Amino acid sequence: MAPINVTDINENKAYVPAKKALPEVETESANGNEKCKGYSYETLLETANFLLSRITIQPRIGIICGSGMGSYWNEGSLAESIQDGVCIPYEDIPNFPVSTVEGHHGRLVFGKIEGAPVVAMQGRFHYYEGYPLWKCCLPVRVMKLIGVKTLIATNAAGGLNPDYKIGDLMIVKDHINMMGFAGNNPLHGPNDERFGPRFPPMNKAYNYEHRKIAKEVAKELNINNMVREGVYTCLGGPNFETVAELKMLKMVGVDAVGMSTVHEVITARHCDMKVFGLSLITNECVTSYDHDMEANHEEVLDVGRMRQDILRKYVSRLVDRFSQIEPESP
Ligand SMILES: O=P(O)(O)O[C@H]1O[C@H](CO)[C@@H](O)[C@H]1O
Ligand SMILES: Nc1nc2[nH]cnc2c(=O)[nH]1
Repeated sequence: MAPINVTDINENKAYVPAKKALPEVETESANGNEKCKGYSYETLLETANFLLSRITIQPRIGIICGSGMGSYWNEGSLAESIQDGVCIPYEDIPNFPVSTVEGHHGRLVFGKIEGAPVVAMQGRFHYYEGYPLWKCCLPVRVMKLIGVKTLIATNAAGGLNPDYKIGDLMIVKDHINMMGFAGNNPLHGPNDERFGPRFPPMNKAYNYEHRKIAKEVAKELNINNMVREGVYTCLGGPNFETVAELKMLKMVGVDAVGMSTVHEVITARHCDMKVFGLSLITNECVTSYDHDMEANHEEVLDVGRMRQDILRKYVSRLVDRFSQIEPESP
């Protein structure tokens, strides 16, 4: 693909020439104690142009594969079903972090699903791996720069809503940014208007039309009995929650709990991407003290594997439908 230049994205935004293209922008944070960093627009353009030099398609839809959904067993997952796939390991991509979590492959896959050009992250970055939130979300901005319009963010999550069963899918209707309550936000630090505004709204974070389509598609595939809609929250991890924490989350209206997605969605909405969120309920969140069960990552991965066929069919059909409502021009 032809390289892009700094005026190509967010055509409606004023272009502010950078004084100096620093790889990382660093400022004192509000409390003056810690440094707040983020890659500059120009640095991310380098990354985007590196990727564009290696692909021939123009992906309009970006997919983040959650734990167990990007397949670590190398067959049958959504990521493996991508046709004419070009895989680029994160290690080879300038300025990219690397995946350190089991079940997260660590590569971008460019190709087609149902004829629609896509890019999939087979492996995401989490705060608990030691990455700051802005770095966890760096791929979202890179996707934006290469022309992605819609982000499908999938995740594995614990089901807190008592009606949910293991293996259910939850269309994310909204989220609660728990880490944001403590002042940890991927947009913390200097704002570059070329990505988006200083104060982005978040009340329509999960696109209404996409959620409606997802419910229709669930009916078409006859899986509507396992497809729910609810509120997701992300905690920093890596430990799973205490009973008291889960009780509190339940009280404030959380249906599913994970350790990702929220900051990616905030970053995507900031740069005006449409967002669809999907959680696979991999375990039951236990809110009683007389229970033997303990959450564990192996169960999370096993349920991902158990549900891979359904997830592949469902997300493939969603890609097809979402791509039909995406305008063709950049
Ligand atoms: O959110 P994803 O990456 O799907 O994974 C979820 O599952 C893992 C815990 O088992 C955590 O990484 C949590 O965030
Ligand atoms: N925080 C959290 N993340 C998860 N990812 C998968 N299951 C869970 C869970 O129960 N809690």
